[in-house]
Amino acid sequence: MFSFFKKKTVTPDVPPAAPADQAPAPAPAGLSPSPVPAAEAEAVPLVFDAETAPRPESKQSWMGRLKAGLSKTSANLSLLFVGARIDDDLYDELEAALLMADAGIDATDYLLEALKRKVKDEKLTDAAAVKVALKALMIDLLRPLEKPFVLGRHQPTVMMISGVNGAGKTTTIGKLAKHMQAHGQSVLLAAGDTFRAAAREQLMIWGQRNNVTVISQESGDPAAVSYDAVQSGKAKGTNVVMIDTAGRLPTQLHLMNELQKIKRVIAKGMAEAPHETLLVIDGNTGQNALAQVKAFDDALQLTGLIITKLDGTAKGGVLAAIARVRPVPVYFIGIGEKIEDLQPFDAEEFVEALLG
Ligand SMILES: Nc1nc2c(ncn2[C@@H]2O[C@H](COP(=O)(O)OP(=O)(O)OP(=O)(O)O)[C@@H](O)[C@H]2O)c(=O)[nH]1
Repeated sequence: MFSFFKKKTVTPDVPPAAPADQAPAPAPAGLSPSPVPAAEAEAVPLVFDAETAPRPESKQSWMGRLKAGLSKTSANLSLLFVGARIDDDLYDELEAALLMADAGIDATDYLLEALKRKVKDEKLTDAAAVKVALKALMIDLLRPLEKPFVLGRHQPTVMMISGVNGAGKTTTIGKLAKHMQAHGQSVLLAAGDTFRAAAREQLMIWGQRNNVTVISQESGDPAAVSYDAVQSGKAKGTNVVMIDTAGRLPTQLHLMNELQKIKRVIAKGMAEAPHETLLVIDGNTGQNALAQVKAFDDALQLTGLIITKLDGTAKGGVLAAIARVRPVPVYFIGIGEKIEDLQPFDAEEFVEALLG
């Protein structure tokens, strides 16, 4: 099966043997055995990064669709440089195009100043060379957001996934679970969206179809569901526990407090967990995405972002804003609903799609 997972030599944070407090214990009632017993699981760690990304033919179609998704911005930016003179008008138009692309004031000012300096230092006189210089600056700006996603340092690796309503949390969890399973990783999901019965059911049905155990509770407390999931993951020797949470707006303070509580309770179930605290962002959200990153990071100390729906009307510049203002790593970007539509973030590839 297509996947971007790869085994790599990475020094684990923990010794391979399970610590005493993680020794197998009886599974909670009502839970079926893990679909892939730990003993059969592939040796870890497994790494998701741009290097392990798809085979060339898949990569081409991925790039084509990423380019198509970001075509609005790339058309605007590229046109600026066609036969242009390097003068204040060009910089003014570039400023407007970057702001239109959702890069925000901070990143736009930063890029413009850096570009002007580069043009002067390198005595660039040709518009095409200025575009190349802008590309290089953008790659430098976005590269700190690249970070490989590693599994296997913890048993289980506990991931908590949050975001506003409809950002793509559940869909992304499904895609990641399939990639992980394809590499022998046993996965357990916690249906932490206890508000919407439909969300819970959606995850349960998905779990049944895909042979993934889903922990769910009819009434209630998402922190309790998450705790149960971690306990169950420890007891069964599951490789990965993913905790889905209900969508919420950063302005809903009681719901943001609830997320903090879920995180605290997970830590009670396993020291140092959650190991990954992820925010899923809809790439079409524009500058509001930055507000989401700030608010969720303040509340949860995020370890990573996943940006979905870059196949829609997304402009892409918001990654520059995130890189400048709140550089939380971007583990994955998504351009559709199929499993191969989720890929590790690669700054160079992204800028290539954005600037052509
Ligand atoms: N075009 C496109 N659609 C996507 C992508 N990722 C998710 N979706 C769609 O976005 C919609 C919402 O996705 P969900 O996974 O249900 O979002 P959620 O964040 O779990 O939603 P709530 O549980 O309501 O908070 C679904 O119709 C998905 O199929 C993507 O990368 N591209």
